[in-house]
Amino acid sequence: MTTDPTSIPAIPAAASDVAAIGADVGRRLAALRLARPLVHNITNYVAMDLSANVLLAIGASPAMVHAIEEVEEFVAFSGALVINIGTLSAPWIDAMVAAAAAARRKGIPWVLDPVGAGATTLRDRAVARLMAEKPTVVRGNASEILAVAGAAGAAAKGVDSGNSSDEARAAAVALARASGAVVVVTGAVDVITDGTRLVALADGDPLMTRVTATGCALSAVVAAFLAGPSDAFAAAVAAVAVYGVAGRLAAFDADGGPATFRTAFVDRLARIGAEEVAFAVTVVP
Ligand SMILES: Nc1ncnc2c1ncn2[C@@H]1O[C@H](COP(=O)(O)OP(=O)(O)OP(=O)(O)O)[C@@H](O)[C@H]1O
Ligand SMILES: Cc1ncsc1CCO
Ligand SMILES: [Mg+2]
Repeated sequence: MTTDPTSIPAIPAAASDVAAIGADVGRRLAALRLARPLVHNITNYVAMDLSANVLLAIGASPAMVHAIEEVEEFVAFSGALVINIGTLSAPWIDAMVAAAAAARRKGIPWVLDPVGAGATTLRDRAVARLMAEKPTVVRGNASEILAVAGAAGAAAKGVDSGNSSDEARAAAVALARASGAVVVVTGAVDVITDGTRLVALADGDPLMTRVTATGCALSAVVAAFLAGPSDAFAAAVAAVAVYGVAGRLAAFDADGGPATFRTAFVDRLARIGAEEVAFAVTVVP
């Protein structure tokens, strides 16, 4: 599956404009903190702690709920759902599909994080079943997005990416067009596309790759920004902008080590304001 990214119509000037993104982020961040949306997480054992703490820091209300006997009931009163296939097993896949189907039926936005897509048949089959339930957003690293898009060249090392987001840009656009989902590819540059519009942001810090589950926690933050009526593309841009700027600022607070960075990052997410995001967000062509 290949699509020339240069064939995407130019995004509206306003959407690529730093000031416009900053203003939009401010509005969305304030609304999120006011609404404190319940975010239903079906996520992996590694990511549960960081995802829950990151959601609390940004102002959402996290719940980690994965038993098949309760996911349909739970998602029905949640603001958004995130499904992350990081530590997969057969009973979990059935619960994930049931939750995704319920979210779809009820019009509740949901995010798919296809951790390790392409690595094993179990993962690829799970991704196919989940994609059939129409995620609102798919967020993955470059190797994962290449794999989900069925594109050549994915070079993952387990759950870590072996590709840059530039290599996955065309696949992300093609995946968005084919699936109807907004696609977010993370890396040194984060790319957000709905197949028509595309924004690339270059915030974050390389230390984020030395703390496990920072990508998983971003998927949860995207879900928090999707809660309530919203343009999924703009909500995803706002989530990625806030997260990336918090990461960049946290690197100044930390002493260079991943463990202090993790703490500083959660603190930055709790304190971050619209002005900082508008001032610091880095939009790239
Ligand atoms: N080289 C880099 N420089 C700056 N920020 C980065 C870099 N690589 C990744 N990031 C940031 O780290 C976060 C996680 O992205 P990443 O692509 O590592 O996700 P992931 O591989 O799914 O992570 P995980 O599976 O551990 O949750 C994103 O916010 C992204 O912007
Ligand atoms: C390390 C790891 N293994 C399965 S999921 C996960 C968290 C990062 O994706
Ligand atoms: Mg990941």
